[in-house]
Amino acid sequence: MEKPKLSRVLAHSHYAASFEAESEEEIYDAPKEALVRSMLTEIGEDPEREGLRRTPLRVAKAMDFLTSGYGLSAEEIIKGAVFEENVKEMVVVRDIEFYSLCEHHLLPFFGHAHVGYLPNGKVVGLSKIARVVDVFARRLQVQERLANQVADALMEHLGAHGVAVVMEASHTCMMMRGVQKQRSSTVTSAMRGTFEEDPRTRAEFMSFIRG
Ligand SMILES: Nc1nc2c(ncn2[C@@H]2O[C@H](COP(=O)(O)OP(=O)(O)OP(=O)(O)O)[C@@H](O)[C@H]2O)c(=O)[nH]1
Ligand SMILES: [Zn+2]
Repeated sequence: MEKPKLSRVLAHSHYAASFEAESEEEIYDAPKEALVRSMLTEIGEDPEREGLRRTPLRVAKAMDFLTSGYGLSAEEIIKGAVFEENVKEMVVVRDIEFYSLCEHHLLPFFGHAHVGYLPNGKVVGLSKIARVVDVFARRLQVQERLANQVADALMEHLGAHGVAVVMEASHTCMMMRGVQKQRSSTVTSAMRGTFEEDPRTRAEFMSFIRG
């Protein structure tokens, strides 16, 4: 069948790609899409109405992205970017935004992570710290475990004297439903090595993330 004129004109544009996808019966992941279609039916919707026809495909893609951390390894991310540097002072990356899914309701919780470490002759590329947060955030989580996993991965693969992680988040399962508290936020922390053992090191980290 001849393609619509518009898609020929815009053959190489992003718009053309989405235009063509819209016009075809694209299957991305049949079992996941079938589950989403069933859910739409179960909540009383019509999965065949125009606005919902591509929703199963979109949800399947979104879920794959939101859980893509299962397919990633913090070790690989860190190990490829560690370099020797004679730095003795604390390194802190603060306000790393993250989005995760609570494992109880599959609803988002989101906020900021603050990560610090005390180098032991080696430092890591700063972006990798944010990537490690995403590796664990893009899984089904509870906030406490998320902080622990980030801290443990950095401690293990960076060989640091210590690692500190503080996460502040809002849980939509407590906002949109359930107890419906809009303004509460949850703070969790994970301290390893010197941050756990030495109150002054921990206090220095806390003063950095407050600043
Ligand atoms: N510790 C922890 N709890 C979480 C997290 N995300 C969600 N929860 C809680 O998990 C619990 C699940 O219990 P349920 O009683 O099944 O859920 P709920 O309907 O939200 O709870 P109520 O509103 O108290 O009735 C709730 O207390 C949630 O607030 C998290 O990251 N960490
Ligand atoms: Zn929840």
